[in-house]
Amino acid sequence: MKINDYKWIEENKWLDVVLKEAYRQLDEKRELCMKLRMENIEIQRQLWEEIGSISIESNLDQLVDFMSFIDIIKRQKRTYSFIKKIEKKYERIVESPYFGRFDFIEDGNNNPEKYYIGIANLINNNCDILVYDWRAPVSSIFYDYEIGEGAYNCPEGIIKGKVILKRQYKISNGKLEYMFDSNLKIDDEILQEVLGRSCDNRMKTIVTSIQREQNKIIRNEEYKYLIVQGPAGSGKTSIALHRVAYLLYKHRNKVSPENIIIFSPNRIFNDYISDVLPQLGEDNMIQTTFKEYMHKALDCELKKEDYYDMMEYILTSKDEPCYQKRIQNIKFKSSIEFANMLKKYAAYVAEGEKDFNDIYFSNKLIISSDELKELYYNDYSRLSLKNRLDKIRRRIMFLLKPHVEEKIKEISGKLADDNSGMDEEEIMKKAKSSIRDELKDVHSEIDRMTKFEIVEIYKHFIEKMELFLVNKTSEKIIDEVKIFTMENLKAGQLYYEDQIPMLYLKISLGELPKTSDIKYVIIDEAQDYTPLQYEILYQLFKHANITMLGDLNQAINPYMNVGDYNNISHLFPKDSTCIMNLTKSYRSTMEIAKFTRKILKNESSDEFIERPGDEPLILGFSQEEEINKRIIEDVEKYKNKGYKSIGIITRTKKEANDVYSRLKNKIFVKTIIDENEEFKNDVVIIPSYLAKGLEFDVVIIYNAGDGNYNCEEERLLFYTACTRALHILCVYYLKNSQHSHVQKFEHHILEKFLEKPKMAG
Ligand SMILES: Nc1ncnc2c1ncn2[C@@H]1O[C@H](COP(=O)(O)OP(=O)(O)OP(=O)(O)O)[C@@H](O)[C@H]1O
Repeated sequence: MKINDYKWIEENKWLDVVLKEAYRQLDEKRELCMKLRMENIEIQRQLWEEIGSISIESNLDQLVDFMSFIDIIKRQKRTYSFIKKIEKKYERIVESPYFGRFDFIEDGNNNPEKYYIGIANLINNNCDILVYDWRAPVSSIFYDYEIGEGAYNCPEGIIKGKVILKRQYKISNGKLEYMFDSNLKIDDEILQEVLGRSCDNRMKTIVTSIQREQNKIIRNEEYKYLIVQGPAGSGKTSIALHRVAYLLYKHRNKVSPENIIIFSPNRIFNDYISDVLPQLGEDNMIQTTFKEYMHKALDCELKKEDYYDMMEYILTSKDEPCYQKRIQNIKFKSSIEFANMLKKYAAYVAEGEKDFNDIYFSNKLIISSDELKELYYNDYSRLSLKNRLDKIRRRIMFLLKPHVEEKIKEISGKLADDNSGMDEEEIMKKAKSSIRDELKDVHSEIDRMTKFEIVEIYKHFIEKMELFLVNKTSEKIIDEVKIFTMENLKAGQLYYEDQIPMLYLKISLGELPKTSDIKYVIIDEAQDYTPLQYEILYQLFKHANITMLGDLNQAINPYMNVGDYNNISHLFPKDSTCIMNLTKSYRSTMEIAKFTRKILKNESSDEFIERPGDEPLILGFSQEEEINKRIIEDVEKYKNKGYKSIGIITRTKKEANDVYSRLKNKIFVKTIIDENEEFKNDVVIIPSYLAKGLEFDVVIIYNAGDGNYNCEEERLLFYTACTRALHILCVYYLKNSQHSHVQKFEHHILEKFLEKPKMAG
């Protein structure tokens, strides 16, 4: 529908009204900030004049006065930062107060109501709502309905009615740039405009163009556990972050950012997504990675391998003598069979026989083995193993203490009677030292009975593994796994695949860390967690709502992943769990999307956004030097075309370092090879497994030649790397024969996965 001049004038008039109110409120906040600043300066001046400096010689009154000044300053600071945050929100509002409108006639009502939707509510002094926050219940209509019947859910129940107009706006710097009416869903113009842009450093909000299927997930509160499966670029991470913003808005009196935790693949990714919530006027939630959490919890002396070092090993060490043993170890430790064995073992340790002895001190019985058994098997039986043992230890110590004191008293009395010439202090020292050896023996017996040493427990499990076997088919490999694991543990090495079971044992037998403050857990890249990791997360966050978002086709680690969501369905009760599917990809152009779909083994019916672009460029080179030369030209070419981010994706970290050393003096380029590095999205060289979750305007796959991505296990890694591209995808490869032809190779790249998959090992 064409917007005529009258409508354009009307809309501009309304924008003026809204902006006037927004500026009034912004000025109010600015004045308040200024006032708070002045008050702060005044209080600091008073502090200086009335107290001046303070030192240890200052008297108590001075200290008390000083502390009350400090309290006032702290309070002022808190209020100031609160108001400053609101001021920032209004600054964003005056830039672009709303992006959408719909007119709605509620059933039983004759008059249509206009609803303008923006990033935040704007309410004037008469309590008229000029703009509705996109998260308000009624705003849902904007995302869910076209012209015609519509409804929304609110605390009063379902409100039904008719949508008679839907309009979208582009307002920048407070000016209406364009607007259009749409009978259709939010698609086409705004979406195309958003997706066609060049991407810079950080992820952006998608509030103006959230799609219906995405909105359903963002606002879902029906189910405690949500599993979201969606293809590459379908908006899973965006949804996760908008869901957090929604929850913070909806439950603002009960939920704050500290009550929400997001598990993401690495720190780079955390950095990459860290702008979205602030853009929406919210503070970031707790961001962590499973590894970070695990390494903190496993505070043992063993050298803990990093997840990405394991990935690098899997990809680069195929020729090493122990490679197959290690892979076998990873596969087995990530299997459901192994998880079941661990569960059986945990139950066995918790319920099994415990070897208790009588405790004597100075020939007196402190506590008998029967009494200890009574405590362990009856009185404390409901507690976890660690808590039971801790309590028993405390009980023995409590009973032992008066006996020790009495003995010391007895010996020191004797020493004093002996008239040895020693003073009281010396007598005491001597008395204590005379019982030291006996006490040491008692303590070591108490230690033996009550110690909770997770490494020892894990070793014990490995040594006895065969007793807990569920499936006899694993019998053959169990000895090899056992020897391999024990050798590494003895050498002080804790492989990543051993850390997860160790953490599981620690959590199920030990003390569960306090996580009751966490009300919502978000797990992004959910495909990369093993069933055992889900057991851990489930136990840790039993009271929380958990949203898991992933793509089974992007399992970058062929041996360590969820496999299928059925593998974890037993954890989550059916009636409180929902699996939701996203079916459309937004990131890449049609041509790139079509190409990447072909890499997958299974035909997919998922759709992609109709955004035309260049065909992916697949080029063979006979020497690596030529690839480097080509990349130097590409970087210049694509930068001149206005693309801001270029990702040169190598298969491994080793390759990334090699490429960097060849390019660093020729173009401005950075490497991201460590997950703790800051994400600067200009021209970067990055290993495939670290690029997951990220996106670039231009992706150059450094070398997809025969040596790289050449086995079935690397198909999904290759797919994940290629799907990082928004606008341009170049796949370069070293060709083995001079006669290779570009077209042939394109065929070959795809065929190598489709026709003759080679299985590693
Ligand atoms: N409704 C939308 N409107 C505009 N852009 C969108 C929308 N949904 C997704 N996008 C864009 O598509 C791209 C991919 O989104 P996102 O990274 O959230 O997808 P993903 O499913 O997590 O991807 P992957 O699994 O491949 O890492 C981003 O640039 C995002 O801004």
